[in-house]
Amino acid sequence: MQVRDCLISAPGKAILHGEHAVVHGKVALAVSLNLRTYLQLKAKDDGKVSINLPNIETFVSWELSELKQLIPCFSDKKEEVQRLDPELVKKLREFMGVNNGNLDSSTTATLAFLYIYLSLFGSGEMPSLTVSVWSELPTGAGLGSSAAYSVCLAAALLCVSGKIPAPLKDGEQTGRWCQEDLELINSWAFQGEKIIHGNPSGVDNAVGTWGGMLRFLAGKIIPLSRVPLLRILLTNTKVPRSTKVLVARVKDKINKFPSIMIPVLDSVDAISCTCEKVLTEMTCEPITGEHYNILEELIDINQHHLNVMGVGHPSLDILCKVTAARGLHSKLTGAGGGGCGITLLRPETDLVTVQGTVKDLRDCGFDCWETSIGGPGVQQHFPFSVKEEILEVLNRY
Ligand SMILES: Nc1ncnc2c1ncn2[C@@H]1O[C@H](COP(=O)(O)OP(=O)(O)OP(=O)(O)O)[C@@H](O)[C@H]1O
Ligand SMILES: C[C@@](O)(CCO)CC(=O)[O-]
Ligand SMILES: [Mg+2]
Repeated sequence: MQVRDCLISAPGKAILHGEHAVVHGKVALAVSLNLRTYLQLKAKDDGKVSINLPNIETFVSWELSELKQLIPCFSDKKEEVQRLDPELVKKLREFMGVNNGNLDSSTTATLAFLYIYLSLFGSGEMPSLTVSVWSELPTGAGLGSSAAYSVCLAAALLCVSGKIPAPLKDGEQTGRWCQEDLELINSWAFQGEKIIHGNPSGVDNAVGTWGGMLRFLAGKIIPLSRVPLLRILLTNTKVPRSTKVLVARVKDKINKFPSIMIPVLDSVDAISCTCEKVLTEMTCEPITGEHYNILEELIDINQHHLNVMGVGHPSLDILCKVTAARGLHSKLTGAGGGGCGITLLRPETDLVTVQGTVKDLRDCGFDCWETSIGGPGVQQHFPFSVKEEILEVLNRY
């Protein structure tokens, strides 16, 4: 098999409204960030398959002959995207010598790689290659690092398998795939997310694939083409958490108190819809202070709902309190339980206020920065169009 090297990236995301509720069929509004995950795939002729994941200190190499033992499990899969096969995941766990309860970063990231690699190549020729991944996103902090990783894996391995073309044209810096190819990337990335998350809604991999701002409801993705420019402060409380654990916690709560929790999910759905309506109005009529007042109130209400769902954290309470002292409104983003929060900045929020808030939050031990949103979805890069420090990390392996 002729393997061509490729360099691919996908963005992280922030959820404006609808995290957790989206897992239960409610609307979410999400937007891509200007922080990306980069994956370099290199052809090899040493009969090995290797992954280098320096963000999570994971470096693994297998002989092709070892991986071939797994072929009988994968060869009847016909390389189709389908429901994640729990039997195959179990076989992979046995192969890796890990037990079912093991949720560590390294195990889940390795499983996601092996599942996609073996599903795509298990019934034909298995290529020798090395995949190296480096991300600008904090890992496991609510900004969609797992989805950006899964989207990059899916795009790179689909390219090698020949199921989608390499879109980069001579002389271009970046290349994007057509809609049909993006859909295929998204569905394989969703399998990766299932391995990492357990029960993902698919919103994170959709943002990683298409970029921009989108409305997500029960697997249906509607890109919002006209959105106002929003200024957002991102804060990473640095409290580690696992999306898988938090999603399971919310599910348990819904099962235990359905009549209490279902109205909360419905209310979050209404918040997402109201937010979308306000954002649309802001693009077709003059933006007023009232638009921002409503966006701020929606943030406050949703943050309370997320606390009710049991995914708050004292560090997120501190974030809300510190920003409220400066007249700003915040909520957690992503799975919660620590991780990241977003703070809406108004157009008139001046530099002194922003700098003061950032300092207050850094004094709490948090990372904090103003971010730009709406970056492009998954893309292939001409190597020298990528920042030197990223190439330097990827080229170490
Ligand atoms: N750069 C990376 N390299 C390898 N694996 C990664 C990388 N980034 C994320 N992962 C995998 O994703 C896991 C983190 O996923 P998790 O869903 O818990 O957090 P997140 O995606 O950052 O947050 P959220 O889902 O709330 O947006 C890691 O434990 C690891 O398995
Ligand atoms: C918590 C959650 O709603 C968002 C995680 O970014 C999980 C999901 O939608 O898969
Ligand atoms: Mg995730």
